Amino acid sequence: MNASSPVNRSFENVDPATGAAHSLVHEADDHLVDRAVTAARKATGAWARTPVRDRTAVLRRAADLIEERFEEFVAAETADTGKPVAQARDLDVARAVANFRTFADVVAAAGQESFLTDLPGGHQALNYAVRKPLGVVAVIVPWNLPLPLLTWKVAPALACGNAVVVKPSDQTPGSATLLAEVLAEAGLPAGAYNIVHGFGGDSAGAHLTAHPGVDGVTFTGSSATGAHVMRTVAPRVRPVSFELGGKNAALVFADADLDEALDGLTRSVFANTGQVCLCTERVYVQRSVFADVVDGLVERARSRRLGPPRDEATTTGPLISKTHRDKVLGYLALAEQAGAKVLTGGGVPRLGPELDGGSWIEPTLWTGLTHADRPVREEIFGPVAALIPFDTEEEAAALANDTDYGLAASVWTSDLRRGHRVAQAMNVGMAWVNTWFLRDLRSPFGGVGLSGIGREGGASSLHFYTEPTNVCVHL
Ligand SMILES: NC(=O)C1=CN([C@@H]2O[C@H](COP(=O)(O)OP(=O)(O)OC[C@H]3O[C@@H](n4cnc5c(N)ncnc54)[C@H](O)[C@@H]3O)[C@@H](O)[C@H]2O)C=CC1
Ligand SMILES: O=C(O)/C=C/C=C(\O)C(=O)O
Repeated sequence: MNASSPVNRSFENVDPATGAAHSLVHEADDHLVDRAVTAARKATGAWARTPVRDRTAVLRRAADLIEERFEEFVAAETADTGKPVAQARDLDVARAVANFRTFADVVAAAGQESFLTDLPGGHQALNYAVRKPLGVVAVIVPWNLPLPLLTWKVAPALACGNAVVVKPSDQTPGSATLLAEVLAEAGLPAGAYNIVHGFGGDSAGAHLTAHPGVDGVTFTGSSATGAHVMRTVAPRVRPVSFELGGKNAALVFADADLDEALDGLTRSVFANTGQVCLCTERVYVQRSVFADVVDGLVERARSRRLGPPRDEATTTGPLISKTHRDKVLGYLALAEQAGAKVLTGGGVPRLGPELDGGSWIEPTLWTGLTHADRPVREEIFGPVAALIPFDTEEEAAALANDTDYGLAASVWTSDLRRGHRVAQAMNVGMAWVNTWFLRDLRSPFGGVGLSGIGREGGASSLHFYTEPTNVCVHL
């Protein structure tokens, strides 16, 4: 709920836990975006020529400085998103540190592709590919995990020698701004990291993606906006990397360790108030344990503790905004119209005068929905899930794959052969067995279908943020 002002082109940043504005943010117009891209362009050459050991030293120093200012980052992330401080510490800020260290390691260890080619007459040719940075990379990120998603892109882009212009969500500008201070102190040259604050369409986001000086765009956000960005970039044929929405399934087999599965499901449905692209919104359960899983998950949902984000005991924060809550409430209404049984939740909680102005919602679970119903087909992005029974492994896999999205899935079983088999059958970018959101940052991350284009992580990031020039030498 940010109100823009045409006079001073600034907008209010609202604390979603209370609904109160806590800061005023400058909105970049097309001139400021142009200055940012120009500054980035100027920085590219020298930064690209900086030896890898010096570039990676800047990243490592940035990681150390984030650790030194850890609680400032936690406070910024909590104020902007309303997420509990415990989560901001353990997931968000810790992950930012890990992103910088991992990509420093990955780039320092990267080799080059080479092939020795046999030619007629006993001759040979040596092919080797030299990887060069793209140049100026536009980084557009959403509000749900602001710092982890920003640094997931900025760290490899900088490590590869690019300059970046970042456009955080208008709802979560704080940590990207703090990161600018950290990167400057870490020794990053001026112009290599630039921020433009503002909105998407007809604002900083649109100006940035349309700018002719941008050499590549990396975007995380909704599938609809991803498609829009792709259309904007298409006439200039620039590389894009898109990590978009999901409608992720969990498959619980009767042979699973049910306590472990229930703990995992609780995290995967309710973490970050369901606002992670990887969150589970469809839970398929083998019929013989359906009642047990329903009861166990309802009990765990009811024990989620909604409360002030700065209270260490809070486990569930608000949604990001009233607008987003209206969207989620719309799906709650659709589910009831479709005949869903609301097992728990289903509305807006009352948390007292301090918090009732915030965008809170109750963790909600349904049974009785089918694949014909929109709450089972469309990304809701809230603390909600539909539980649906199945009989056979084939049926479970078919149900899980019956979606236009293809981001993540989790399989819960004690039969590891089945775990491998079903995980491999999932039409997704990431499939977990007996866990969820367990990340090795060197592994490929991304989705298929409406869930995105391309992969980032480890070598995949190096491939996106660089272009190879293959040199062929006749020996
Ligand atoms: N990774 C995911 O799965 C995410 C999904 N969502 C879903 O998307 C819905 C809408 O949320 P939004 O914050 O509006 O997501 P969004 O995808 O529209 O916004 C993400 C980022 O893109 C920017 N943006 C928006 N329009 C743009 C344009 N035309 N050109 C360039 N940049 C643009 C935004 O300012 C923001 O920084 C949510 O209700 C949620 O369901 C939201 C965030 C992340
Ligand atoms: O990179 C990760 O581990 C998680 C990424 C999550 C998103 O991209 C998202 O929630 O949008």
